[in-house]
Amino acid sequence: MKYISTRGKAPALSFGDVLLAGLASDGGLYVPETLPNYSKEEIATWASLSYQDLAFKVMWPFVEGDIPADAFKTMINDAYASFNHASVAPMVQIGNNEWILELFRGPTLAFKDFALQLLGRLMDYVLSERKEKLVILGATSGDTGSAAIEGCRHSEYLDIFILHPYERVSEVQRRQMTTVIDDNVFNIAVKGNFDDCQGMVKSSFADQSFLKGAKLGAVNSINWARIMAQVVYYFSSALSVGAPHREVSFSVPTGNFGDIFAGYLAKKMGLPIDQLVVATNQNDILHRVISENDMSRKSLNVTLSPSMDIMVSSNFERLLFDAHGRDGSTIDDLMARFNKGDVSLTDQAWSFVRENFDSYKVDDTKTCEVISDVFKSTQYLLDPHTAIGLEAARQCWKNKSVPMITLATAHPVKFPEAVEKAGCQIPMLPEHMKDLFERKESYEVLDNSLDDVQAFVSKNI
Ligand SMILES: Cc1ncc(COP(=O)(O)O)c(C=O)c1O
Ligand SMILES: N[C@@H](CCOP(=O)(O)O)C(=O)O
Repeated sequence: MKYISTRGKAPALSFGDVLLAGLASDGGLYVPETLPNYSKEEIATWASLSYQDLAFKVMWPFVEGDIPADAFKTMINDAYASFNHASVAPMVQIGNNEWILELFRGPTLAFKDFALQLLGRLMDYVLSERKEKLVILGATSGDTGSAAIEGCRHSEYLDIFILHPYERVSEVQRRQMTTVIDDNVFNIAVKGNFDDCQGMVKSSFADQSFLKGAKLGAVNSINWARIMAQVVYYFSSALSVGAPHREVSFSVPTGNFGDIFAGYLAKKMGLPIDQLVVATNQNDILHRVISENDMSRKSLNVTLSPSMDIMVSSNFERLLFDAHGRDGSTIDDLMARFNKGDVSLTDQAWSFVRENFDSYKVDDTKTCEVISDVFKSTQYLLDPHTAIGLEAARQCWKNKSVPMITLATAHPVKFPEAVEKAGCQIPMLPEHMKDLFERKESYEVLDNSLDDVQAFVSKNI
């Protein structure tokens, strides 16, 4: 499998190189040159597989040639061994044909663990083969940070620096990152927002001179391996409700567009998906572009669903690449214009996006209402991101005979403010985190300055 950049100017790379490169050298994102495509008959044979065996089936074509099969199987088994449910990604039915896909059963209680538990192992494998080390620079609006730290902290090949927006993540999220006191883990609170943090990461890929010869890697979903691992649970959940013999729909709380892009890939690989619903909070650029062809940036709101407080949605570029006939120079030009100001899509590209996605925006008041109503009627406690997904599912669902699966992207214990505002009781922290509020924290607060951040990294590698 070869991978090409969405901007068409970087060299095509193998899986191992893409894994370590993170962002392409032309500023684009890597995507597979071609996708495997499976018949319904073949997908049907996967219904009885364990999550781990299914993960191998789905991901193998993407890594074949770079990672030996046995080593890959071991990595998959180890990655999901710490999840606290036997089926890894369990489904809960909360209404007629209405399902919640619980993606928060991993060590840091968010869907990020699916990819980041594997990514750390994949990086370790490739780096040990090549006898290389990597400096990881990541940006988080709350969940990627702790999942990445958890996935990389034991590595002898990785130093990891995570930027989070100062005072804009929940206290549980912050402590999950800042209480990991390991020699190779560095947390930086940037006095800015998530887009500022993500912008610094991307700029650092463009000019790596501050690293004095060390190599930079990515743990955000700009890294193709993140997306690859997230494709698996679309298959597992769909198979559990009768696919491929029937269609299924998904609603996905969306920020950086990585998770739902994985759903779009599952569809292209042959999974019969009727609807893919993009659910946003007040930071609604994706809803605006899908519903009105308005891709203008607005100032970022602080919401009760902080992990989705994102305006510059990295993975949308991967979709735009397909929407523009995979023409890298068009994307290069489009992204340059987007970085300078507002853009809208051509009619053809916009139609492509609308054929593949529905969208809905949910504000904080409605988010709390949904948490409260669902708890009263089912005793099931949603986290605010999942509540947004569920409300969008209900608003956009076209054919009620098609099962609608809402991705539960985080555990509610991470967002006590929203749970409390919804009038529900805050759940207990799980056993492995029960002393989180007593643990010692360590992090650096820096101004919203690329120079300051790069100087800190350079001093500590
Ligand atoms: C809890 C939660 N829900 C949803 C999202 C949005 O996912 P994505 O950025 O892949 O669209 C995030 C962050 O990425 C998250 O942490
Ligand atoms: N919501 C994310 C933001 C980063 O997104 P990623 O999927 O690109 O890593 C977070 O919680 O950090």
